[in-house]
Amino acid sequence: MSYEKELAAAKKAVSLAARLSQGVQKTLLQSEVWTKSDRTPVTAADFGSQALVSIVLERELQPETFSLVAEEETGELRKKGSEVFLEGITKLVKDTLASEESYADSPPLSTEDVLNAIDCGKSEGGCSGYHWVLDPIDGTRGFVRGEQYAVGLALLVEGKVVLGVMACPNLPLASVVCETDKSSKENVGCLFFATSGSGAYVQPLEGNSLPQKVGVSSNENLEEAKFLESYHKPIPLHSSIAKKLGITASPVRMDSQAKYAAVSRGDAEIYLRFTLSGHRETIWDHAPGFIITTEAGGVVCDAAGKSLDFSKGKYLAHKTGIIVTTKKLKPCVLKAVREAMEEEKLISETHNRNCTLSVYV
Ligand SMILES: Nc1ncnc2c1ncn2[C@@H]1O[C@H](COP(=O)(O)O)[C@@H](OP(=O)(O)O)[C@H]1O
Ligand SMILES: [Mg+2]
Ligand SMILES: [Mg+2]
Ligand SMILES: [Mg+2]
Repeated sequence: MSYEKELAAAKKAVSLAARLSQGVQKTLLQSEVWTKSDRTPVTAADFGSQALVSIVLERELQPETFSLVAEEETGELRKKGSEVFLEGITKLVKDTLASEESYADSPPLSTEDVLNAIDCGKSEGGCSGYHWVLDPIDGTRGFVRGEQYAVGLALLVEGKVVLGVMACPNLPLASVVCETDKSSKENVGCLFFATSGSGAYVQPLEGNSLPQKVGVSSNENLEEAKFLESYHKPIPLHSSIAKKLGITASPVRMDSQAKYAAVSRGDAEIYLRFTLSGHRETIWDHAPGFIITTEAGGVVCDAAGKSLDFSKGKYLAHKTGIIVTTKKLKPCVLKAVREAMEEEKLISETHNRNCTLSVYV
């Protein structure tokens, strides 16, 4: 199946959500950053983007049943005292929809409509049927700092990711790793997309340039390889793995799934994601990046080399870290991962090397 209609709707939804978020990022004040119960940040852009994508997908596809697995919830927004914040989010969604010619005659949008659109994202996903998977702002911490973030949307069919779209409004059109002037705000803004079996593509977020096919790096010389990791806490295991591989460059740290996008177009060969705590990975943090990278010729697997399983609901079922690399480098990266884990006593040497993990704290 080609998923042409779904892809067009997803690109439209994600591009509009990126437009909304760019406006918010320019004027965001620290006082407008809320903290969720898990102590992670959330902003009007996270809620607005989720409402917008939900509304656009419904309008464009008019599905009989619409299932969306998305990050944000309306609990706090429905509480007394949130009225002004909610009005602001509603205005953002309205203004962004109004900026799109094809929605010029749309019916007015109330705060309740916006809340309901966000609530559409309550689906649990699973192994049967169609489920849209959305991270309305991925890398909210980066977004708040004025740095990298992404809007990621994917479609799961019978538990498999078949389509992914990712907007990276601050990602340079050229390599993010070679970018010398990090403060440069010019020539940024990429829209990546992929459907299963048809390859991965990128186009500028603004303008009408045609999409270009992307492919992972063909470099096999690890001394020259670059590796990516999350911005927040340095993970000691990552540096042990990099050392074993003979990587000489320091890791490039950036927020969000833009890391997957960077691997998909060959900016870097490796993205490592081991966590310091028992954090459970959600499917919206990986599904768009997963299909874009695999369609670009890369691999995304756990420390045992197993591909990720998106069919088990909101969370990925894997227990160990996530490794994103090229097919050529996969065997040596996995070997280095196994050795580094054994050394740090994260894996028992007597086990059958099938990655049974002792508690990683
Ligand atoms: N302690 C933790 N360990 C690992 N991932 C975490 C985490 N706390 C939050 N996250 C997830 O990591 C995502 C950001 O990834 P990255 O570090 O690569 O930018 C967050 O997405 P959101 O920003 O959408 O909430 C969140 O889902
Ligand atoms: Mg996220
Ligand atoms: Mg998010
Ligand atoms: Mg979040």
